[in-house]
Amino acid sequence: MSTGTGEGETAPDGESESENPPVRRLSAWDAADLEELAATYETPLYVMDLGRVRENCRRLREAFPDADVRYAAKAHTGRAVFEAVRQEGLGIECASAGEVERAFAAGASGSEVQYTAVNPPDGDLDLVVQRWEDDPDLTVTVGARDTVERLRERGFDGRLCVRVNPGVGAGHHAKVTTGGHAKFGVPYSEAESVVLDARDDFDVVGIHAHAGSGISGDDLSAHREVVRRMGDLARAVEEETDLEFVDVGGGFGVPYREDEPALDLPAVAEATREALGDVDAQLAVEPGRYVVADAGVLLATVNTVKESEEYETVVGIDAGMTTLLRPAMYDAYHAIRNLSAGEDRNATSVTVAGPICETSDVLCEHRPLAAPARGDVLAVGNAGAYGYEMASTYNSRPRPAEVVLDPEPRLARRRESLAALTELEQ
Ligand SMILES: Cc1ncc(COP(=O)(O)O)c(C=O)c1O
Ligand SMILES: N[C@@H](CCCC[NH3+])C(=O)O
Repeated sequence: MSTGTGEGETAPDGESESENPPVRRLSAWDAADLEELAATYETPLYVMDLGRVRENCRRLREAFPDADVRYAAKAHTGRAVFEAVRQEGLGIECASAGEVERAFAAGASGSEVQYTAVNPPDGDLDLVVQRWEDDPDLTVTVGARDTVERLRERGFDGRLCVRVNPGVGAGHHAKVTTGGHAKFGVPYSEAESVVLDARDDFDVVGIHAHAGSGISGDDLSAHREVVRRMGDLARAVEEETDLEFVDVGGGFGVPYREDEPALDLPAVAEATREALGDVDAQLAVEPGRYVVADAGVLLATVNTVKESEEYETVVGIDAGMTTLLRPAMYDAYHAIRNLSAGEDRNATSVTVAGPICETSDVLCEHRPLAAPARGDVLAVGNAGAYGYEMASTYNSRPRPAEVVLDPEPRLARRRESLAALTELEQ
């Protein structure tokens, strides 16, 4: 199956028309191929193009040739994605013991895995320490003195990285800004002492900070400041530690609107290098969204078209906030395309809403769309990152199926069954 670069391939100003352009827009997916997938596997359906995942990995490695690039697994933990990013030489950054287990299940070894603990439950630490006992190359990143203490209690004396709250945040929404909040990382003012105290009992191999998610190229000032602070910290502890890396996090944004320019990754890489300055350690980055966002689309079927004199037309579909949470949670914009509409359908301004009994179950409002009719298949763009991953079973809606293109389509995750919803009940 074509991974779709048929129509709509004209690149917006300044965008590379190379084989591996910096963004793959929804308009570039082949409508007929997607409709066929919807017919074969039914909807709602996530489609992940592994070829595009690989291209994104390559672009990252080219922009950061001497850095350690780690994939932030939380964006998409599908096994096929893990396998693709590993083949491209990326490590895997995990936010929980569950993600660590999935990384190992996908064939990763300890040297590829960074576990970033965030207020880790005991069970997470127990499991990760157990993993480390079998494979001591695994690295654990701590964001609190308590976590250091709890690791010590468990006999862990391996590779430790200290996550710092850089005091500066960035991101597409306040809810995804991680720097400057109390929750993440050791406060910058305490970071040096936490690193130096940890030296006696652990192999302190790195320092880490992550400012937030969805950094745009328009303003890199927060990113620069975070990296500059991390460079200062690295230099402050350099004499007394043997740091292998300075991890400045992920957060590289992707354009969600069809006319939004792509992030100039080489420019971000240059700004990162410049802000870091000379350090006796390798730069590390850990992007999630950038790797998988534009490799995925969500397909949904129109089941209701409600026209009225009072309100704009409401288009009801079989995917909602339980399938793709981002619009309800962050007011996030996702491009939507009516795959079934021919030239004869005029664009009309619509609200697209899901089947969930919540007012916020709306994918978009006031959106011009080729007039939808019942049975049409809609494609939602940039659904590869934090899409399936944040799906839930609220309203007893089973989670959708997922197909990967490799390049031929194959079912990667079955559609959840109604029976699965009650499986845990006693
Ligand atoms: C510690 C850490 N690393 C990496 C990421 C990945 O962020 P993104 O998907 O925006 O690249 C996140 C998410 O914000 C994070 O919390
Ligand atoms: N879930 C967020 C990204 C947050 C990443 C986790 N720190 C989003 O969809 O934009």
